[in-house]
Amino acid sequence: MIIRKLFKFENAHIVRGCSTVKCRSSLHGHSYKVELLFESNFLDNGQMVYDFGLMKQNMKALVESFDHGVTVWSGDSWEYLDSMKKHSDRWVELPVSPSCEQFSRVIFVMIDRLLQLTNSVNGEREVKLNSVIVHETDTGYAQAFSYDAYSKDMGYIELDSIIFSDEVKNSWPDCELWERAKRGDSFINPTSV
Ligand SMILES: Nc1nc2c(c(=O)[nH]1)N=C([C@H](O)[C@H](O)COP(=O)(O)OP(=O)(O)OP(=O)(O)O)CN2
Repeated sequence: MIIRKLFKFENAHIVRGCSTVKCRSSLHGHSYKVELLFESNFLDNGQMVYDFGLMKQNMKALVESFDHGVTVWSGDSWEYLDSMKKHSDRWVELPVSPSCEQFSRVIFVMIDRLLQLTNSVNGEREVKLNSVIVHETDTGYAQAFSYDAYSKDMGYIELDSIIFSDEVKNSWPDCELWERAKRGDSFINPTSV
């Protein structure tokens, strides 16, 4: 069975090198919708694959890192990177350009990492991240599966190369969240949310 949970954020970007002129040459924003799809052949003590409420803890915090901020590609010019970081408190730097394809891959890698490190306490079994869908507009979206997220051909995404500004980190329930995930610390789901 597959379940999906929708999150939303507002974010600004430029996507260098794409065919659409306004997209590659002007800073612009989108109201993103992100769907996290989880799958399992089993149900937990609440007869659910994975309680939606549990997704609104660390997973939601990580996805909402992008809210009201700018996402930059580390391969962009230093002048652009510098000015974005100077004029926006909330920014995320990625090792890949922020197309909706790459957003879906990056979010897959982040959420998959959290899921792998999270100990469930309510009978959840063999829950896997099936895919991540990122809607950039009402009419265009990308869906990343595991083989896309970890594809070297699409640009390998090192955890260390996803960098959040201090303002973003301070908006998490635990400002060390991503450091802990990168280190491989365990997370324990709360018994009640
Ligand atoms: N495959 C992709 N194509 C485009 C992406 C992308 O991430 N992946 N991104 C863009 C731009 O960011 C652009 O702002 C969105 O383009 P588009 O879908 O054409 O947006 P519109 O609002 O103009 O679309 P409508 O057709 O009016 O709904 C470009 N391409």
